[in-house]
Amino acid sequence: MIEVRNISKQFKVHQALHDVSFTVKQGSVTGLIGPNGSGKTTLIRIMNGVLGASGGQVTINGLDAACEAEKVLAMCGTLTEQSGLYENMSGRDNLTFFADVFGLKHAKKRIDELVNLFELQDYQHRKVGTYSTGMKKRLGLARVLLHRPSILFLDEPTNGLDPDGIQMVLRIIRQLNKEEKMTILVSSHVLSQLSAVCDHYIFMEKGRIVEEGTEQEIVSRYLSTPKLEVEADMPEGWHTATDFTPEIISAHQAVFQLTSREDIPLLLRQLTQHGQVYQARITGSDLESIYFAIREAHHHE
Ligand SMILES: Nc1ncnc2c1ncn2[C@@H]1O[C@H](COP(=O)(O)OP(=O)(O)OP(=O)(O)O)[C@@H](O)[C@H]1O
Repeated sequence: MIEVRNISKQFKVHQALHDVSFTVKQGSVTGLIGPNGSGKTTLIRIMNGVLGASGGQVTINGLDAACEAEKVLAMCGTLTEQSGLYENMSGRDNLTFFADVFGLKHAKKRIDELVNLFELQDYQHRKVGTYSTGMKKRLGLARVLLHRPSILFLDEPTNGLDPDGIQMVLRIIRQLNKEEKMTILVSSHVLSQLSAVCDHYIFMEKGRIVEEGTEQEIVSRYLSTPKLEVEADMPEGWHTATDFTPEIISAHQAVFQLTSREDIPLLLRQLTQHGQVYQARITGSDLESIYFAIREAHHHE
């Protein structure tokens, strides 16, 4: 479990974090979302004990991240934009080197496991300098997993990856969480990817937390006036079928601007009484739309 209490961070004249508090539950996958410069990386660096805060406290599984940095680092794996890999060594030699640094027992077996997991078998003996961005990212992830951390911090883990690479990283995040019960905090700008792996979200803006919760909690907070896109066969026409005014797109497609979530079941009942409904989709309820709603709501703070 990660507990962040009233963390602030001042870089000379610039205050990067203001009174940030939240809890990440054991075994959860939490998405850290925010625009460039909102403080995500600074927060991750403070949480894993590599950067001191100006005020407040972080505890990782009950240990103070600032006072017991070494023990905290041993429990955590952190993937940042800078992979920390040696370019003129092979991928495998990098893993062997870091396994030595961690004093890892049975290093060969663990390295083989990770090389297989990240499908690096064919490249493991090539110099990292010749790797593509995706291969470096996979090797970087393998490196931070060497010591089997129980908490994983991933800063933009899919940046620069092609669709196959993105799918692989997302699959591995899910796998580590499910099979190894790893607690994972992942920052990303690509919200659709986060929604495929996260069960909880923290939205940051200018060094502050502006929203937090599960996707459903956040969506219900911001989606007060949903829009329903319906594909249906309405033999007597759209206008007479319901008490709501549709914006008709085509004979089989219409959009209803509703005034509350409670209108949704009512509208669907009326539609199904008058015709065949093939598809109904609430628009604007995806994470991407909610992100902009949150940013708009906190724009002037
Ligand atoms: N070492 C530093 N010295 C001075 N200012 C810093 C330092 N590190 C970060 N900052 C500033 O703190 C603020 C937050 O930066 P941070 O990198 O944490 O944001 P971020 O949300 O991770 O951004 P991005 O999405 O671009 O990675 C920015 O204004 C940045 O310029």
